[in-house]
Amino acid sequence: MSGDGHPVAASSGWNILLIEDDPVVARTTNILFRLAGHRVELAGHPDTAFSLLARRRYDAILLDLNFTMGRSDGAEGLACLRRIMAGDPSACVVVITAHSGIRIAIEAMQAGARDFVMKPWRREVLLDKVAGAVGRSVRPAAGRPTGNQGSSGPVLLGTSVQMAAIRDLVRRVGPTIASVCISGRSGTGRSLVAAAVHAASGDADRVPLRLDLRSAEDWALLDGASGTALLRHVDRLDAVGQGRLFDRLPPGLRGITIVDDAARLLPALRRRLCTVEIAVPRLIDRRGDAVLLARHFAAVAGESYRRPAPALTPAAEAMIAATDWPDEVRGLAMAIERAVLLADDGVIDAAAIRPADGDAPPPVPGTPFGLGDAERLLIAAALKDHRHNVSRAATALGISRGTLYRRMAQYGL
Ligand SMILES: Nc1ncnc2c1ncn2[C@@H]1O[C@H](COP(=O)(O)OP(=O)(O)OP(=O)(O)O)[C@@H](O)[C@H]1O
Repeated sequence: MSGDGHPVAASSGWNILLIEDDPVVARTTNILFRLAGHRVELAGHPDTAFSLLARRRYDAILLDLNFTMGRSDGAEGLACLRRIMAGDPSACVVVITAHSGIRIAIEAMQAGARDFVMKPWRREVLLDKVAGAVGRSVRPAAGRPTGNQGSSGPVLLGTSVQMAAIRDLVRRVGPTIASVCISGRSGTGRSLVAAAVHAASGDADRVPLRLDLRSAEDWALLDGASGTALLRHVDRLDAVGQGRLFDRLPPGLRGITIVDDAARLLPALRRRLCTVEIAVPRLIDRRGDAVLLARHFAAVAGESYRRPAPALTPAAEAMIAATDWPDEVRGLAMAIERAVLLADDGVIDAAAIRPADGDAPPPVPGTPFGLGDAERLLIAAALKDHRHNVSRAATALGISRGTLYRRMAQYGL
């Protein structure tokens, strides 16, 4: 027994994710579960929670329903809950309600929460509820299409409307047998979306056939294939090759196809492979996602290299948001990983992650956020970071003091 009279869990304990913005509630809950032999990781905001959920699985998720000061309608928590359940129908979520009341708790149960607990709680009530929820079998949330109900797929991070629309499409078409074509530039996350579609399907337990249509050996695997095939580089085939592929695709095979441009497919092949097309936008066109992904990649790299993840300075975040990343999300991930390795003062500044000039793609015509805006933002953030010490801001930006003064005059800073 633990000091507080509760049975101590088996030495393995549970891995619990606590999504709670109130530091006092977080601390007491953490202590309560640790004393009972469990491990608790804290996320003070849903964005941090999804970064953690992208990295590991939890036996239970304790979710507060309000994150913004003064809000008590539970809408933020319910949105977070729906996103967790859409990504992993087997997730064991217990919601914490305070002012939100019973109506919101019932809504949370309908959205897939296994139980709810009202603040202020008694310690034994909270422990019992979580124990009961962990022990209960998975029950699909109301209105969920049938598909894979048992395991989680990869987490598609991003709060942009475009990423929310992609997650919604994955949730809708993943569990069906429709062929899905995922288009976009290399590095935008197409393979991750493809994996999420497959993970949401009834075929998720089987490893899909992976075919690179540039390889002659891979063509042979098409004969008699069944289940799901992940097809790559179909749009690099010429018209003859595409015609051959159309003829060789077994009728029952579900295709999840990754292309740079679906318009390059012959109409008949496009009808066969693109019942639904999911277009993954460029990172520069998804405002807000880049910074969130950068924080996630910093946490991932921190874990890989066993060091605390350095924080990104405001100037670094402004630069990340305004940069047209060579190689898209992959390019950003690599830049952050490098910066984590080289950071020695616990922070990542703009200078540490700027793509080398040779790597930077040409400006995108019609970018709603012009390069001038980006530069102004970057300079303003660097000045703020360095308390208007021009020499230090110039060093951080990698330009001379003279250049910085000229730019400050130009932008009225
Ligand atoms: N929304 C996202 N959330 C989390 N990680 C992401 C996201 N998008 C991309 N990534 C990560 O970025 C990297 C590149 O993504 P991915 O491999 O899916 O790109 P791709 O478009 O398939 O590129 P390629 O076709 O060149 O392989 C991967 O490590 C992936 O996990």
